[in-house]
Parts: sequence; C-alpha cells; structure tokens
Amino acid sequence: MRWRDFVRPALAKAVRARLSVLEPNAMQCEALRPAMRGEARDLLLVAQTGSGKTLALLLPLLESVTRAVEQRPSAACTALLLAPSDVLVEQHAATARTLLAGLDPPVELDCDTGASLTGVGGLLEDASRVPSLLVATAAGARRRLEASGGAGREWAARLAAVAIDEADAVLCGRPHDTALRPDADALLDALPAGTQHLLATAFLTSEHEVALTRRFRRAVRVSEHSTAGQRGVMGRLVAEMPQLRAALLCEGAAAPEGSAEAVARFASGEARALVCTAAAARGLDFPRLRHVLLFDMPKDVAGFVHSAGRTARRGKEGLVTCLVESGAEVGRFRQLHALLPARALEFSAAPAS
Ligand SMILES: Nc1ncnc2c1ncn2[C@@H]1O[C@H](COP(=O)(O)OP(=O)(O)OP(=O)(O)O)[C@@H](O)[C@H]1O
Repeated sequence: MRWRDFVRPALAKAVRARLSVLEPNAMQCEALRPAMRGEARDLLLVAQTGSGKTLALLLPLLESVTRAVEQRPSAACTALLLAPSDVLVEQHAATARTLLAGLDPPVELDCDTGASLTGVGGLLEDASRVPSLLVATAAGARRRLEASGGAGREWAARLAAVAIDEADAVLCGRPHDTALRPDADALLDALPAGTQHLLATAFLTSEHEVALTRRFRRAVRVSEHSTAGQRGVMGRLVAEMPQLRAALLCEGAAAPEGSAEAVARFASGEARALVCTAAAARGLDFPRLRHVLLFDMPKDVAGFVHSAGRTARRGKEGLVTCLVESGAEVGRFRQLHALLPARALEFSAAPAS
C-alpha cells in the first residue's frame, strides 16, 4: 500500500518528500484503513515505541480537517490532537505544519500547552480563537473548553475528530486505575456523538485497557501483534513445522496463497494445520477439526467462543488449548471461562513452566 491509498495526493507527497517516509508500514496500513474516510471508525492503536504511530494518528486528522476546510472554508475548528507534554505538542504541531504547508485552502493550526498559546504568527493572546486544527496538552484543551461565554463548549461541539497520542498518559490515572481522569472525562463528554476518536499508545496496563475499551466501545483495536508481528509469528509457525504442510490464512501482502486456496488445502486434509488470525477463522466450518490452539489470549468471551468454536462441532469432541503469558492473563482466562455455558467446553489448566 502507498500513502496515496489513504490520503489525498498532496498530503501523500508531503509525507514522502518532506518527512522522507516513503511507504506506510504494516501497522500504519492496518490503522489507517478503519480510521480514514469511508469508515472513519474510532481507533485504539497499541504499537511499540518508534513504530510510526504519529503518522497513523496525524494523517486521518489532517485529511479530515483539510476536507472540512475545503468544503466549508469559513467553518471553525474541526480537529484536536492531544499529547501529554508541551514538548510533544510542539513536535506534533511542527510535523503537522510541515505536512500542511502550501495546501490550498490553507489549514489554520494553533498550539496550546496550557501555559502558552501559539498560532501561525507566534504567541497568541486569545484562547477563544478557533483554528481548524488545535494541537494541545489536556490542560490547553481544557482551557479552550472553559473559554468564557460558552465559546469553549461551542468549539468542542464542532470537533469532528480527536486524536490522542500517549492515550494512557493523557486519559488515564495511575497504572492500576480503571477510571479515566475526571478532566479527560469532562472533555470527552463535551464532544458531539459523531466525533471520531483516534488513540495511540505504546503500552497499556490491563487496568488502562479496561478504562479505554469501556470508554471507547466502538473503537477498532489495532496492535502490532495483530499486524506485522502476528504475521511474522504465523509465517514462522508454518515455516518451522514443514511436516504439518500448514496453510496460512491471513489478509494482505503477507499471505503466500489466496484465502480460498488455504481453506481448500486444509479442508481436503492436504494441509494438516491452518495457521490463521481469529478474524479470518470466524465462521469457518471444518468438520474434522479436533484441536484449536489459541496463540493469543482472546480479548473477550465473544472472541473466545468464536475461536474455540471451530472445534467440538455438531456434538463431536474437541480440544482447545490457550497459551497464557502472565498471571494477569490467567485471571482474565478464568473470567472468560466462567462466562461460558457449562456444556460448551471443558478445561484443564496446568501451571506454565
Ligand atoms: N512507514 C515508515 N517507514 C519508515 N520510517 C517511518 C515510518 N513511519 C514513521 N517513520 C519514522 O519512524 C520514527 C518514529 O516514528 P514515531 O515518532 O511516530 O514513533 P511512535 O510510534 O510514535 O513512538 P513513541 O511511542 O516513542 O512515541 C520517526 O522518525 C518517523 O519519521
């Protein structure tokens, strides 16, 4: 995939020419697809430091704001980018300015750290000014929200998209807190129902994950593990066990054969294993399948039922093995198991060695 598959040619060209980032990586493709025009879904992106999350957040925001300015040049602010520190706000604002430079019509951008407010021409005095894009800390955004005479609420009510970098730091409290910070909650509550939320972070504690998935129920979750990393693991499983003649079922360029071919090889018994993502396996019926091995812990009971339910079908027996990585995952696994109908599956647990 290329940048221009996701954003307008002018932005795609700016990413290549001004940032020297020639192509999106697998994680960015996975994140941009649901986040972009057409789908505009909420996004929760969890990917390691230095993997390029900034562009995955910034590009949907810039595309959305540029489109809005094009359609209604007189419209006020339509997007907000939040970051946890002044330095990061300034860094993101600089990247956004670099990408927006020369666009016609121009997109106005302000930068608000709570302590200082800067616009295109330098320091600004007026916190109620409404640019097309505001890059701010939570304190800066809050200052804008509380601007006098209801202007702040009006500004928030016009936000079409909000991106939050280091979302755990901006929105969540201490590592074990399952509630969002009250000021973050207040800001989110002031947004209109249709606002798109784009969240990125390198790491989430299980409590922060609970808090964010509870608040952003409709968010598409993209993690590196679910994209490049996962495909890498899947490819290695296939390569390192040639005796299984495994078929690999996944979408995108990493798939060595078409989905239909992979499924047919497994269904006919030519391939003795099918290595696939949970999404790709959903609904598939293989009457002879006796063992499902879940490499990743399912996120919820629905995910578990759909994956485990590929075996033990039509009254036959089946075995499901789930690899759990940590004490927290064992706890979550027990919770999932407790939610299943008693007759659906039987489990035996062995301590990990
Ligand atoms: N597709 C890509 N190909 C090559 N380099 C890229 C790509 N996308 C981003 N980069 C570069 O990778 C570097 C790290 O990107 P970025 O700052 O977005 O990481 P991050 O995931 O936000 O990390 P952190 O979690 O530490 O903030 C930047 O210099 C960026 O220009």
